[in-house]
Amino acid sequence: MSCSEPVFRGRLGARLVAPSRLTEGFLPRSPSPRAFRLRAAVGRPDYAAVLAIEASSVRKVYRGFFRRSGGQTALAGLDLAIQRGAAFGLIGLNGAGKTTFIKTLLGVVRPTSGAVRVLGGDPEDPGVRARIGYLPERLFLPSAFTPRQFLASVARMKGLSPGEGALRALVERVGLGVDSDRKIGGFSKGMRQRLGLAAALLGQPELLVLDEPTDGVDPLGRAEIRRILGEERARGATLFLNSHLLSETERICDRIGILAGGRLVREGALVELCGSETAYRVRFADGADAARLGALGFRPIDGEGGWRLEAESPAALNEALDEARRAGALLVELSRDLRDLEDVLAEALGAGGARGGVA
Ligand SMILES: Nc1ncnc2c1ncn2[C@@H]1O[C@H](COP(=O)(O)OP(=O)(O)OP(=O)(O)O)[C@@H](O)[C@H]1O
Repeated sequence: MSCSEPVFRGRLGARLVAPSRLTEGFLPRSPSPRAFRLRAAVGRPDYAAVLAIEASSVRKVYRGFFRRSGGQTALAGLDLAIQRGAAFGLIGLNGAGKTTFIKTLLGVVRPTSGAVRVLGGDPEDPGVRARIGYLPERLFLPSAFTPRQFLASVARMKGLSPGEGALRALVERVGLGVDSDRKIGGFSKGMRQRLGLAAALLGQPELLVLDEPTDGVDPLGRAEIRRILGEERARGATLFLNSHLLSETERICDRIGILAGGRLVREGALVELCGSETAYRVRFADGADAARLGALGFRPIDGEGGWRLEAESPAALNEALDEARRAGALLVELSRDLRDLEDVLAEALGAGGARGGVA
């Protein structure tokens, strides 16, 4: 996101970026950031064209069968806008409302109040649902089927008719090629997860909603899944991911939302949430003059052998690096100084999030 793009804030401070390059010519010209309200924008055709997910003041209260009690509030006024093509990760503690929100996106749960729009339409519209690929947290797979038989049955339900070759390619794409003739009943958790992903990928959906996509998958499998999700994004799909594996979320997503007590308490680009625009980690080859580096503003990172540098601009960064090189230091590594998502989550929850649902 370039700094020159206008950024607006919704009711809860959720960042809403008017995607100038995508929308030039048909978004309203320069609305006042102060006057801007997500609620007003939800459902408007100009925003629908660029947003994959729009949620405005969404509340969900689960009521008991006989409605004797006040019910359990799972979502307590959630505002969110996710651009098409983004990779968005929703994180939060148990009971924060993540699954409930996913269910509203899929049209499985109807909000008690507020509005949700997906791919510019109503989540309950079968035409919208057909454009979404979903990997649920808990997979129910028919034990007696082979992967291809299962995918063929899912394809039929989605109204798709991929050929045998396409199904074989999909099974291979998720790393189940050698197991393609085995019955699913004998599959490990990670293998079942891969198959669930393959089912979500059927029909090249515009939006992929993934609930714990790498749960139970081994480290190499996770890397494969990340690669596949990268490919999906490259073809234009939007990713919406819910995961407790924060390191995975960091690696897959470029925007993060933190949910607590049914509300979004933080939302933004990963780099905004986890790092400063001006802090860098630097590593030099052995033998660099530590005193000289210190004089140039590099601060040693305790016990890691690296250095931290604050630089206001890319020009200032390069100037400091040039000076260091002139002093004989050889640069071997440079990256932004980012905090773990875990720290960001802890800070956000400390700052105002209830642990779970709202009573
Ligand atoms: N069908 C239901 N009936 C009553 N309460 C429910 C129902 N589904 C969820 N809840 C409640 O709504 C709140 C949010 O639950 P939800 O499953 O959406 O959270 P979550 O963030 O997905 O949690 P987890 O990370 O543990 O999966 C919780 O208090 C939960 O007990």
